[in-house]
This record gives sequence, C-alpha cells and structure tokens, in this order.
Amino acid sequence: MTTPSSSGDSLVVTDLHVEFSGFVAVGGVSFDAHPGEVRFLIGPNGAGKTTCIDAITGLSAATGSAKLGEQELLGRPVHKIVRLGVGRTFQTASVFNELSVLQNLDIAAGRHRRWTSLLRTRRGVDPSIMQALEETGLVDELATPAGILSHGQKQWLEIAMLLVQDAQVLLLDEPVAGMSHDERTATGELLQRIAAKRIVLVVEHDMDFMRRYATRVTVLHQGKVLSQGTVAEVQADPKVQEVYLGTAGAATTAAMAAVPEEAAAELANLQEEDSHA
Ligand SMILES: Nc1ncnc2c1ncn2[C@@H]1O[C@H](COP(=O)(O)OP(=O)(O)OP(=O)(O)O)[C@@H](O)[C@H]1O
Repeated sequence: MTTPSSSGDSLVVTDLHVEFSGFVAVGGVSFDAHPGEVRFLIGPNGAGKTTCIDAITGLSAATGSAKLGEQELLGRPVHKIVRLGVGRTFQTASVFNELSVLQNLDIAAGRHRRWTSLLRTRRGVDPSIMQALEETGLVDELATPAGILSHGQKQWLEIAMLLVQDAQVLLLDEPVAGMSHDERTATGELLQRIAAKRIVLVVEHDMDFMRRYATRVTVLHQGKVLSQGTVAEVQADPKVQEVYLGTAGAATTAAMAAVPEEAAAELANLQEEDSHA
C-alpha cells in the first residue's frame, strides 16, 4: 500500500540518471529540498531540468534514487507517486478550460472523496477547496470558466489543484513564464506561503524571479550539477558566470546581482555596443 508522506519529509535526489536512446539527458544529478524552502533548478535550455522533474514524477525511467522521506519514488508508477504526495505542473497549464474553477478543483480533489462527500460538496464548497482558493487568491473566480482566466490565474489554479490533492512536494515547471510583473510578484509570494509547510521546487529561466524568491539554487548544465547553494553563492561561482550566464562575463553577473532587471539588460546592451565599437 502507498502511504502519503508526512509533512516534515525532505526530497533527496541522489545520482539521478536518465538516458534517451543512449543520449544522457541527466547524468548523475544530486540535490535535496526541504519543507520551508523555495528551491530553484535553473540552467540553460536542454540542461535536463524538466527531465529531472519527469524522472521524480515517474514520467521518465531513471536510475539512482529520489526519496521522499523513507519512500523511494523511482520505479513507481505515476499515480502511486501522486498518492505519496508529489504533485507537478507543466510548462503549459493543464486545466479544463470549459469547466469552472470550482469544477476543476472538485475533479482534482476527487480521489480523496467517498460518494457521500461528493453529494455533500454539490451543496457547498469543500473546506479544503475553499482554503486552496483563498491561498491562491481565486475565491472571486469560483464560478469563472478556467478558459477565460488570465495566464497567471491559470497557473494559480494548477497550484490550487495540487493543494487540494494535499501535495507535500510541488514541482513547478516555469510557473511565471509569460506572466506580467505583478503576476510574478503574486506568484513568488504564493510560493513562499505554500512552502512554509511543503517542499516547493521551481524550474525557471527568469533570473530576476529566482533572485527574489529562491532560498537555494541548483544550476544544471548538460545534465550535470554545475553549482548549488544560495543565490549569492551561485552567482559568485565562476563556473556559473562562464557557462550559464554567457559571454558577458563576471562584470555583468555582478551588476545583475546588484541592480534591477531593466538596468542589468541595459548594462548588457552597453557592453555589447562597447565590444562592437
Ligand atoms: N523524450 C525525450 N527523448 C529524447 N530526448 C529528450 C527527451 N526529453 C528530453 N530530451 C533531451 O534531453 C535534454 C534535456 O531536456 P530537458 O527538457 O530536460 O531540458 P531543460 O533543461 O528542461 O530545457 P528547457 O529549459 O529548454 O525546457 C535535451 O537535450 C532534450 O532534447
């Protein structure tokens, strides 16, 4: 039988290895994530970030180990990993557009319900759903068809769906891609709130967002861990400056750490203009 994890468990990934027809997409990756932290997995395109999440959630066959508390996740079917309390979102929100926010959440919560509670919830909103709606700021959208939610709200609905499933580990693949500045801020604050009692692991390309909300970061490159630590440690790592942040080099990296995104972009432009002069 699969018992859900308890809320204090950590996720410990050790020597994770994924191959696609001989191509090593993830070649011995190790990292851990604890309740209370917003852990980031970053790296250039093709670094293996999504494949790590696919392996942890049972979508890609992998060797090594991914343990939630005492429970080994690798080798289990997807639905059993979900039952252990591991939930994920995808780069494209996978909600039922024609159904309301509440109906989407009802479906997400369905696996917990007996038929008697299903009858009860038709008359009122289940408390766990109300809590998820409040936590994600979607209370006023209860009856809104998911298809007409803003891009940000759809991502929050997906997170709410994981909350009603009582996920203890939330693996979020590029949650702020395409969001407005305000939506990104709201999402960062949401992740900090939900991470208080859970493990939140975020795959992201948005460096400004990562700097603002990461407790710790793992940088992947070509399927391996290039660097890990706090944002400051990772940004100061010459390997990261050289490989991940590209040719603009250390000066730009230091500037990016200290100034807002727009100014950093401007600085990078100036450096490029300089190099063409
Ligand atoms: N199903 C698959 N079959 C073959 N190769 C794959 C498969 N999935 C991923 N890959 C390859 O594995 C490598 C890692 O891909 P992955 O999607 O994990 O990278 P990523 O770091 O998430 O990149 P991005 O930031 O672009 O999403 C890439 O070279 C990709 O082409």
